[in-house]
Amino acid sequence: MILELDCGNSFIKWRVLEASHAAVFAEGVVDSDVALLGSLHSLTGLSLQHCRLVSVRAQEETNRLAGVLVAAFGVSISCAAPSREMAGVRNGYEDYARLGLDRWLAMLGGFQLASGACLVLDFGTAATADFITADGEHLGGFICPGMPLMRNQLRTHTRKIRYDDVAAERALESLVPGRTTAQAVERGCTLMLRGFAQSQLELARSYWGEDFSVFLTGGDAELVADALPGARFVPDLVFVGLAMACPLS
Ligand SMILES: Nc1ncnc2c1ncn2[C@@H]1O[C@H](COP(=O)(O)OP(=O)(O)O)[C@@H](O)[C@H]1O
Ligand SMILES: CC(C)(COP(=O)(O)O)[C@@H](O)C(=O)NCCC(=O)O
Ligand SMILES: [K+]
Repeated sequence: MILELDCGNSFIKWRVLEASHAAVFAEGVVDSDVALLGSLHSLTGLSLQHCRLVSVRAQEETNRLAGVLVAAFGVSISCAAPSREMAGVRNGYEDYARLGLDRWLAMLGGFQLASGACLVLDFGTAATADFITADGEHLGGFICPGMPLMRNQLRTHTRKIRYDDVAAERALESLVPGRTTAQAVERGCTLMLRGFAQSQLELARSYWGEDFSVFLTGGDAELVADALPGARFVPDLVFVGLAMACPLS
């Protein structure tokens, strides 16, 4: 079996594939290395040989996790690394190694699924947009705070914005103007994300007319999905690219 990990700034997304036919054996989202080990140890019938991972965390943090996995499961580990060009996509950054690896892998996955021009939108801790032309040229992208960061900035830098997770969840039943603090903030930030997404869509149209695909991924993708009809919601887009960047030979 193959363990796949996408270590974002807030959460580790993990899944285990059956080596033979790539079916998903188990999957989850955890907030720490310890919780990841807990989830894996609780699986019956787990038999890991390999691990492929992508991380946007500090090198030491990623190395520590890799070490723990080797010690616990004896897996061989393959880490996604920056690249100037892969699978027909050319990294558009001035310094290709500075492009977030989760963005790069989502781009590889999107370009392969689209086989044409695409806009890749990822709504995690940060919200990101990347533009890839039909011949695989990455035009660059945009980064702005995602839902967790916007919400936390308001909580941290104001005296009176305080509400709990239950209120936050209930607030998103609709997007009409809020009548409580939770509604006003949650809906306001959601509209910021939707505005971000829609302006990327307009830019993509100005480049490519209607001839492009839009991919939506990340833990908060659902907040913007119905503002982008026609976009393909691919929750495991980073994993699609991860398998391309870290093939098991
Ligand atoms: N099942 C889930 N587990 C954890 N976070 C989730 C889940 N579904 C939605 N989210 C939301 O997704 C966001 C994190 O997205 P994610 O793509 O995991 O970020 P990152 O890659 O930066 O760690 C958070 O706002 C979180 O509340
Ligand atoms: C932009 C990001 C913070 C997004 O991270 P995430 O929200 O997925 O945790 C990450 O891709 C990153 O650290 N990128 C490096 C900077 C860059 O891409 O320019
Ligand atoms: K991510």
